[in-house]
Amino acid sequence: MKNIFLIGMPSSGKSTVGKRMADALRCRFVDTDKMIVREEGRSIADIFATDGEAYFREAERRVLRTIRPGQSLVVSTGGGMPCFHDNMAYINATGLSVFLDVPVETLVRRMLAHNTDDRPLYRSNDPELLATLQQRYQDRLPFYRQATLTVPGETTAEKVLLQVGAWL
Ligand SMILES: Nc1ncnc2c1ncn2[C@@H]1O[C@H](COP(=O)(O)OP(=O)(O)O)[C@@H](O)[C@H]1O
Ligand SMILES: O=C(O)C1=C[C@@H](OP(=O)(O)O)[C@@H](O)[C@H](O)C1
Ligand SMILES: [Mg+2]
Repeated sequence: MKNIFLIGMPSSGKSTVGKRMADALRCRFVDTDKMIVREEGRSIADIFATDGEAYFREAERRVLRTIRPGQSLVVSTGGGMPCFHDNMAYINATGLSVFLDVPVETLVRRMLAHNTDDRPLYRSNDPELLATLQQRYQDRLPFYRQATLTVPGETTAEKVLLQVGAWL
């Protein structure tokens, strides 16, 4: 089977939906953030605090390139991954890309409901969180739009699988 890459904004559900899809398809699930944490032996917050974003983006680039075509993986990416280096081209050359296009208001609601300390770029106590995410969404859309499939709205694994199944 082709690899399936989930891309989209933080809190769009890539990690949650990706795991459920892999279970339903009985294939292997990887989360690029977890790959980086394992490789580095420290949290994403620690990586950002100690070595900065550019270092993290380089780690993202490196772990993405360990994924090869035809590995039957469901891959949940980090929200920024498609927007750096030529990662989006690599993703599209290596599998089927699916953009989880969740409304920004929903992202904020989810971030406020859950602790966001593991997302150093977004703070639930930021009074400008909605504006920050709206701006980031606009900046990232040109990359996200390069996905082969877009699933709009509040996503479930079933909804994504239906669209992926129809496409495959
Ligand atoms: N389909 C969904 N409906 C409601 N809440 C969701 C859904 N998917 C994810 N969440 C919640 O949103 C938060 C972020 O999900 P996560 O999978 O970590 O997103 P991402 O990997 O895209 O940042 C988690 O607390 C998760 O429980
Ligand atoms: O939007 C981003 O730039 C980031 C999103 C995070 O992943 P999720 O999208 O899974 O939250 C994680 O990679 C890192 O904190 C940076
Ligand atoms: Mg995630």
